[in-house]
Amino acid sequence: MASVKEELPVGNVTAVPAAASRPRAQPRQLSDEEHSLFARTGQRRDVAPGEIIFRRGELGRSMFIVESGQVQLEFGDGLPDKLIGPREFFGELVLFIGSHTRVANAVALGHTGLRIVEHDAFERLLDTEPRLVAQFMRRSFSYLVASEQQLIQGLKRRNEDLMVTLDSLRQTRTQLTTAERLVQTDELTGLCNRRGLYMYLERLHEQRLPETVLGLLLVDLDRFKQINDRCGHLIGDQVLRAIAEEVQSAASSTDVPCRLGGDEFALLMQITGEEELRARATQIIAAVRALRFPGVGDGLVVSVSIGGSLCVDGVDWAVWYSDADAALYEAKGRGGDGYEVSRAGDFAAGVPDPA
Ligand SMILES: Nc1nc2c(ncn2[C@@H]2O[C@H](COP(=O)(O)OP(=O)(O)OP(=O)(O)O)[C@@H](O)[C@H]2O)c(=O)[nH]1
Repeated sequence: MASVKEELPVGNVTAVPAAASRPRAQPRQLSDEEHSLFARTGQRRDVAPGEIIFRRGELGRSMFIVESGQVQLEFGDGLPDKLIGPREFFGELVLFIGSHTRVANAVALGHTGLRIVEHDAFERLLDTEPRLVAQFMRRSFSYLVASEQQLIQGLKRRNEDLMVTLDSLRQTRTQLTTAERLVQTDELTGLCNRRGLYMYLERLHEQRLPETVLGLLLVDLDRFKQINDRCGHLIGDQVLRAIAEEVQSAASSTDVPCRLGGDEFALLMQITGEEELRARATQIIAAVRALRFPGVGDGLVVSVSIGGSLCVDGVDWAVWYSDADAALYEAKGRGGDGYEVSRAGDFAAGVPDPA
């Protein structure tokens, strides 16, 4: 086929006004003249409801005009379907560019009468009816361009919607992370709380350093009730925050310092052995003893008791806790300001020298 452009009698085509150079959708229905032209040229075919006229991906060589009934064009990929009714046409691109891969499935919705215009017949019309063919092609092109623009607008809108959805998903994720962090954090001291410790324990196997043992220290303030009674709850809170800082200072990056509640703190550590467990307990006791609270009455001095244990891998947290708690009980019984280490029910006391 000679190129359509060469064969089009441009002079016969009604000039498009400058203001209308932006493509406007033309009615997809054929004019009376066009319709009778194609009716003379095309073959009639009746299709049953649900019959597939062509499939997406097939090569086509003919255009279809709906004479009665309705055809649905299914583009897939989330694009909207299109309905083609009486006097409307579809699959026309093959007439202009020879053979063309169909971009949609065409399915008859009910009993449908079609007029089929083959590529060769259309080529002959270019010679015999150039004015009508040119009019038809112009209508077709402007319809195609308008459809493309509509599609681009739709995709743009979808893209914008997606960006908004993505944004709100990101926000929700940040909120969830914040909420998760808050739920695991002790409000007063900023340390991990009991829930946070349990969550850490659940993931502990992923975090184990080679050639270390787990050690647990339970740290409890001595006579804290008296401090509250004497100095007030605000000072009591200040003392709790100061103890939290010392427990935190004794922790390395793989340890979990936490406040279990009230005046009880815990430090779960990955250490080399009992010597290190004792060293950390000594460090905390000495640091707490050295704490001063300027402006508080007659010079407040505080101390802690610590119970420590080496944890046996594979044994429940409750066992670790109860071993360390038994040691803590012993340390308290000795008057506080010192530590005990539990070794299978045996206690080895340690009272650091006053600083
Ligand atoms: N200021 C303050 N006090 C708290 C907080 N949580 C618990 N307490 C107080 O901590 C005190 C703990 O008292 P006890 O369990 O009797 O312990 P203790 O007085 O330290 O006695 P020993 O442990 O035997 O030395 C109670 O008076 C609680 O009211 C808190 O968040 N802030």
